[in-house]
Amino acid sequence: MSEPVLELRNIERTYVTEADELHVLRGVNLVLMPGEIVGLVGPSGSGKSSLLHAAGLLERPDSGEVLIGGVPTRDMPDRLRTAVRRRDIGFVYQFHHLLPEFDARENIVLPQLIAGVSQRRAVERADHLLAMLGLSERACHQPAQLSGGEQQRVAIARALANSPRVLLADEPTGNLDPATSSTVFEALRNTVREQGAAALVATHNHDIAERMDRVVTFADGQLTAYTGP
Ligand SMILES: Nc1ncnc2c1ncn2[C@@H]1O[C@H](COP(=O)(O)OP(=O)(O)OP(=O)(O)O)[C@@H](O)[C@H]1O
Repeated sequence: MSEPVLELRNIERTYVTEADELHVLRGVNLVLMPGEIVGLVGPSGSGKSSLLHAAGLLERPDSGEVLIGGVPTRDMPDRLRTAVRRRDIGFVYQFHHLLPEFDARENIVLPQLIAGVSQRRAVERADHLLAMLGLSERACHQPAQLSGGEQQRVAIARALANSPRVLLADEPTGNLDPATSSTVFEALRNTVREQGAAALVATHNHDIAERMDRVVTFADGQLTAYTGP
């Protein structure tokens, strides 16, 4: 039996503003196994992004524990948490934030150079990911010369560049038409499986959610197994 790549244990998070207190995460539990793609659905404002931020070590929960590859992270010093996040976690957002002055390959090479990979190996890895995502012909195109779906696939390749254990995606197909969403999702799912990573994908798109290995629903600050439409 393999080990979970991501485990959330009883995560609590309250946002305190001048006006009020918002208890968005109320004891969230979740386990992701290698190769799994799990959908995260729930109404707008229910806390999906907050949950992804906690899982991705961008925010520290008030209580509870986030384990990456079995290692507890909540009490790690900031520097170590950042190192774990850079090494083990990849993010894909609805608006992909590719660097406009660099081409597709360079956008995938750069995070690897920052992580200390040699130029030669980084280019090899970028070309491998571009091929897996059907983008070999677009390697030298800048983002403005790519379609929305192509840009999103480059963003997926960039997120996977450093072989993270966990991929966290927030509405990765939110700005795409249905046919392109479908292509991008298939590319994401195949690549995550091939890389042996695990993915948690927040989406409002029920067609996409139905193609996940599993879907969890977020409501009232807690997760429940999805019971279908
Ligand atoms: N830093 C913050 N300070 C105060 N309130 C916040 C903060 N971040 C999020 N919130 C509030 O917490 C709630 C959950 O927000 P979150 O972005 O996690 O929801 P979501 O499910 O991702 O929504 P959507 O589907 O619209 O993206 C919202 O009411 C939001 O306004």
